[in-house]
Amino acid sequence: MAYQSVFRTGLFKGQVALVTGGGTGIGRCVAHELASLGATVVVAARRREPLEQTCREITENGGQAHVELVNIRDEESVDTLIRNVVAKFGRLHLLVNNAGGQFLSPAENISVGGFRTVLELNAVGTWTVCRAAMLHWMKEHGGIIVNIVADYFNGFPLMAHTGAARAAVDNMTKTLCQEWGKFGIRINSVAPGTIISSGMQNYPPPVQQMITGGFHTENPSGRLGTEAEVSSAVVWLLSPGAAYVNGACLRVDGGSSLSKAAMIPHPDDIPIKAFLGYSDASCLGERDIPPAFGELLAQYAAKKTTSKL
Ligand SMILES: CCCCCCCCCCC/C=C/C(=O)SCCNC(=O)CCNC(=O)[C@H](O)C(C)(C)COP(=O)(O)OP(=O)(O)OC[C@H]1O[C@@H](n2cnc3c(N)ncnc32)[C@H](O)[C@@H]1OP(=O)(O)O
Ligand SMILES: NC(=O)C1=CN([C@@H]2O[C@H](COP(=O)(O)OP(=O)(O)OC[C@H]3O[C@@H](n4cnc5c(N)ncnc54)[C@H](OP(=O)(O)O)[C@@H]3O)[C@@H](O)[C@H]2O)C=CC1
Repeated sequence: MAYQSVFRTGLFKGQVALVTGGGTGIGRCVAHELASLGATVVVAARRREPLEQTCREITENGGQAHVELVNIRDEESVDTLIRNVVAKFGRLHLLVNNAGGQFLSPAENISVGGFRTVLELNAVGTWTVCRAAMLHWMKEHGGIIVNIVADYFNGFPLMAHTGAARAAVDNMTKTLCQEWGKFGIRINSVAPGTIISSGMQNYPPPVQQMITGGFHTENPSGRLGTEAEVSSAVVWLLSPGAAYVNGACLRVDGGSSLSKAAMIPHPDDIPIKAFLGYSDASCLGERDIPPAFGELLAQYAAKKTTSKL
């Protein structure tokens, strides 16, 4: 009798996956992973150009990808997105709610409007997409959802709004797991720590310097995370191998959520080897990652590691 691993070529063949924010960063990497495992991927966000570029990359790799425009803060736009996906592809098996973000600010400087904006984008936006996917497809046919949150555990200094929003999404995920299991919907969240991604472009250069500087030494893994490390967690949660994982929040943060205080300093070697996803290291920093972070990735790719794995 031959045992067959769940991780095989064509794992998601015939399945349709929707990735919000799929044109850039973590979403782009998730889209690549799913397409290379056989899914037909729909990438959706506000800006057409990054979505089309990701689509071209996937198609050139032999995968199938399509672009849809959406603003997840607009209920009608989300409704149209889900209806379009179902009309074009006749199904929607997998949903990754990755679109989101915030701005950096001490809590005392966040206006009510600013707080509301971040809650509406991340919490209400994610809910709007979940709800539309459930109503227009998953209630009748089931489906699998992964929501991207953040390391909000123990609070989120300088990001009070997003900490609140991501906690809301995690809690909503746990509720939907219990309410929507009867529809055959499985739903989990992934909480990335600080990840080298296009998202870092949103922070001013001095903040980028702080993050690329000593910041990572406070992480038990001694470094920042990569897009591919978040994507692989998302893909696992979407896979049949995670069929009994429901309502969970998977932390992909190198252990940072366990302590926000300085940890034991690390030697020059990186103790835990990075997974970079793309086989050609030259494509890591080329597109949308700020140069200082690209350099850090190149170091991760080249650096000696004490890990045997
Ligand atoms: C000191 C070093 C500390 C280091 C700590 C580093 C920690 C790193 C951890 C990283 C973890 C997370 C990473 C990521 O998420 S990666 C990033 C992903 N992408 C983004 O975050 C970008 C997303 N941002 C946006 O899309 C927009 O900025 C946003 C939606 C948030 C707002 O856009 P919008 O166009 O709607 O905004 P408006 O201009 O209409 O403003 C609405 C209200 O919000 C207030 N606002 C907006 N920007 C700011 C700002 N930069 N500072 C303060 N307030 C802001 C604005 O004033 C409006 O409020 P009012 O209605 O009161 O006027
Ligand atoms: N990088 C990190 O360290 C961490 C990231 N995260 C979260 O992971 C997710 C991906 O971030 P990352 O890849 O790093 O950064 P990006 O900024 O590259 O990704 C954010 C994506 O969301 C899309 N988006 C933003 N607002 C909307 C909207 N209103 N409607 C539709 N799409 C929208 C953007 O596309 P467009 O502008 O074209 O609409 C973009 O593709 C985000 O939710 C982020 O907050 C969480 C923890 C850590």
